[in-house]
Amino acid sequence: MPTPLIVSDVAKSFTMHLRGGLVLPVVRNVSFSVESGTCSVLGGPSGIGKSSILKMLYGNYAVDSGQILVRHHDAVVDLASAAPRMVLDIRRDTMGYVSQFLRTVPRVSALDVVAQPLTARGASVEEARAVASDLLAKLNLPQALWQLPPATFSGGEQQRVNIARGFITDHKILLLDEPTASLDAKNRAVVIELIAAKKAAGVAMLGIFHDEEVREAVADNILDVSQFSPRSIAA
Ligand SMILES: Nc1ncnc2c1ncn2[C@@H]1O[C@H](COP(=O)(O)OP(=O)(O)OP(=O)(O)O)[C@@H](O)[C@H]1O
Repeated sequence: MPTPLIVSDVAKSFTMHLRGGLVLPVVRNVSFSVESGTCSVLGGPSGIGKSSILKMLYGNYAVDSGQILVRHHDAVVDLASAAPRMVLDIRRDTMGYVSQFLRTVPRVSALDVVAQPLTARGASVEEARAVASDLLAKLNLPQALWQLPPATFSGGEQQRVNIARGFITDHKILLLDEPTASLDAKNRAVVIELIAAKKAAGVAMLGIFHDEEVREAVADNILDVSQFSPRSIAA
């Protein structure tokens, strides 16, 4: 099976416009690939650029240079230079992202927040809600909460809604930004199971996991982001 995600020589810096245009280089020469049925984990100290890499891969941060090659349907697309419409297409059909925090939408129930990625891909509302219910039950979200908008949920409850929303599709690439940060041991174990199921289904995953136990359980390989840091050469 062709490699679903190849990152080639990517560099990123932030320009601080309110600080006289000060340029902060974050990463450079970022090159790696993620194979189907595996989970790679971004490692390295705080502030080294792990989240920035995930955000670039999802198209939330622009890159300064380099390519992010995504296998999308039967083509290979460079997400780094793709038009916004193509980025949205890739997000709908190919690449999912579980962020650390849920962005809540007023008045939309937790069940529909989770079901939405499936309806966006053409599933009926009933069908999508049935799959969403299964996932929320698996993640032990009390059924009394399913019809409520998640804005007032606890951190761990919101994170479980976010995980269910990220895992509901059959996207071939999944980016995971600390999906277990606010979870208890029981629900961390559920997430480990969900990741194992995605591996079995051939999904290519890339994540950040600060919890050592979870990292040990899911990582097929660890990419040390320090090697991409301009600071490591200066040090
Ligand atoms: N939007 C932004 N604007 C300016 N600087 C940023 C921005 N996002 C990240 N940075 C800077 O880029 C560097 C890398 O941050 P990033 O969040 O990617 O690190 P990280 O390895 O994920 O850290 P942690 O493990 O603490 O979450 C930091 O110095 C951070 O201050």
